[in-house]
Amino acid sequence: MPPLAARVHAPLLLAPAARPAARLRASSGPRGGGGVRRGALASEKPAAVAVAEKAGGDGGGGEGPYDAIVVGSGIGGLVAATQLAAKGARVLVLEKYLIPGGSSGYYRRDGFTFDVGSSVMFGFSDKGNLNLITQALEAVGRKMEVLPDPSTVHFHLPGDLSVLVHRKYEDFINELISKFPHEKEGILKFYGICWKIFNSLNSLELKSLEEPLYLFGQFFQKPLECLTLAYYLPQNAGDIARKFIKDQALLSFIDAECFIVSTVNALQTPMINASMVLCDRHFGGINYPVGGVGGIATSLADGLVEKGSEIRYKANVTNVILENGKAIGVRLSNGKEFFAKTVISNATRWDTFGKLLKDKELPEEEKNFQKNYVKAPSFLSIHMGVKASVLPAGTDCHHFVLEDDWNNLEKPYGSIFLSIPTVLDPSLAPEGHHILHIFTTAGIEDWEGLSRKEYEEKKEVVANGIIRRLEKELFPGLEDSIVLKEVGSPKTHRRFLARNDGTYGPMPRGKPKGLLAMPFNTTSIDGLYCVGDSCFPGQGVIAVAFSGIMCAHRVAADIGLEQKSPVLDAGLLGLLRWLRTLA
Ligand SMILES: NC(=O)c1ccc[n+]([C@@H]2O[C@H](COP(=O)([O-])OP(=O)(O)OC[C@H]3O[C@@H](n4cnc5c(N)ncnc54)[C@H](O)[C@@H]3O)[C@@H](O)[C@H]2O)c1
Ligand SMILES: CC(C)=CCC/C(C)=C/C=C\C(C)=C\C=C\C(C)=C\C=C\C=C(C)\C=C\C=C(C)\C=C\C=C(/C)CCC=C(C)C
Repeated sequence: MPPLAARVHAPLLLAPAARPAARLRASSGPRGGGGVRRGALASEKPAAVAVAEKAGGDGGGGEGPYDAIVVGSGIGGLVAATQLAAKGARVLVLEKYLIPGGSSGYYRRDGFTFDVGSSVMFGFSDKGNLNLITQALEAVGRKMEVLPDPSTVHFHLPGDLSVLVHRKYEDFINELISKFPHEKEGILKFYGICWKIFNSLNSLELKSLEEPLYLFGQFFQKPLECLTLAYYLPQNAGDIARKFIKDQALLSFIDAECFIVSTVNALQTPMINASMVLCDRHFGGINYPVGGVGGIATSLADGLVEKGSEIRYKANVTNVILENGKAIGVRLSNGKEFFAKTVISNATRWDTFGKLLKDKELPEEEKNFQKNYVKAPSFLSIHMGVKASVLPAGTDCHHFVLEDDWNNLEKPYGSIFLSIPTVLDPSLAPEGHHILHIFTTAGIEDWEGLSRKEYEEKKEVVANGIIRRLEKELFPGLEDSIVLKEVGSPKTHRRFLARNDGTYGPMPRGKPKGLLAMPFNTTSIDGLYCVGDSCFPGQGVIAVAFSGIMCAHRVAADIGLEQKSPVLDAGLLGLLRWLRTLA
């Protein structure tokens, strides 16, 4: 392999417009290694790609009726679609972009395969009930090879506090206790409660919490576990930590643990979500899919098509069509209409109600959601190819860096998240090179109103500042080792991920009552459902996979593919709606 010329790219992040045909001919995953159907020939053309080629994007004329139309092919949308297809439904997924995955997509440059979003994969193990990514793939006959990560993240924190979250719980907890020996009891109690919640979650068969026959069945079979979850549902991790822990630096460490889960501190992070992440990393472990995260979405899309459903790319949905107040279909930007019994939106709730239903007054339920949640900031993302020699032997895959001041944790550009997926899967980069994916929170308002030149200059200045911080903290010589660099701003993410203001996800406006205010999948519009990270339980790939599973179950019951009881439905949905108003 000839050496790569050192150069800095223009704002190409996520922008494959110059090479759409190559994109559509992509193999069954970023490297063709991921998403191979059991027993499939490696040379077979992935079915989802074939449909995309046939469809050629938006066409003309109305089509349908489908059982469900899914707007968007993020992991939330794809899991909802594949679960429904596996239950026998005829589903159409309409995706604005050229490939599936949204924030969990991928792109290639000069021999590097980059994950668009996070590379930290929960829910990808072969055990328990919470391996939702594994289960979602299995539902459509797919299995991906994964590489176990020996750790989740290496924290580099103020006061020279360094904590490595080992895969083995005992190793992690002993390391943490060694840093805070005077808080041994508090540490064991806090993480012990996390395990109590995790074990309760892991004992349930996870389906729609909006479906009473299932929910009451679970309460009957596992009453203690369900009551445990109901008890912690309105609570936050920071309050529970404060019951047992006094040391301010340790509480700040728990803030950092929660920030990774929710982009907010522990006092604002629902205890159920914190427990899920703080324990699954040890129970199932963090596992990286061979060939890159993008293989999950392409595998799901292929599985969907093989089940007889469809996915169309370059299909920009601009309207949800209502008839007598019921969602009956969607309209694309080219005027083409599609009809279905149900419509599922994987766009954020802000986009769904603010854009796809812009002519309709915002329903009370959504006003309540927007009262409780704001759009989290977007992020600045730097994808780099570097010479392998810059990384010391044994470098961990994921790092979280906050150098001097805990007050900067939640500030824009304050904390730096770094993934080096090539530590686990060297096939993602040309020989002798590594990938560094760096991101940090950033608001869109910082990037508006600039001329093209000012915008490009600002990206360089901000990105170089972040790189210098990493050079100082972790990797001397980093700047000189760069062979490829692409910087994405909040505007890039707004444009290519179709997320309102490029938001990372919903963030509680104040101190939430745990997950109580989080809306599930049904909406106040008959026939319209939401899925993705602005639904229960929120941000995170495994979280949106759960939202997809829940959504598919509720929709399947509503279109007659699963059992339902209209009387119990009315009661439970009314109760949940009322509970949300208490938050
Ligand atoms: N850097 C990161 O790690 C990062 C960044 C952002 C989000 N995330 C995570 O990604 C996950 C989000 O998953 P998700 O399933 O909610 O959604 P998503 O944002 O990943 O995917 C939504 C998809 O819907 C498509 N879409 C939106 N509006 C559309 C329209 N009008 N017509 C057609 N298609 C449309 C988008 O193009 C996108 O592919 C969460 O886990 C979130 O926390 C991670
Ligand atoms: C229905 C009622 C009222 C009562 C019934 C009681 C009952 C039975 C309740 C059941 C509840 C259940 C089943 C809840 C399930 C919850 C689950 C599955 C939650 C899962 C949460 C997962 C999360 C939050 C995952 C987050 C992962 C992330 C964000 C991963 C990594 C991200 C990064 C590393 C990027 C970080 C980026 C920056 C910039 C810091």
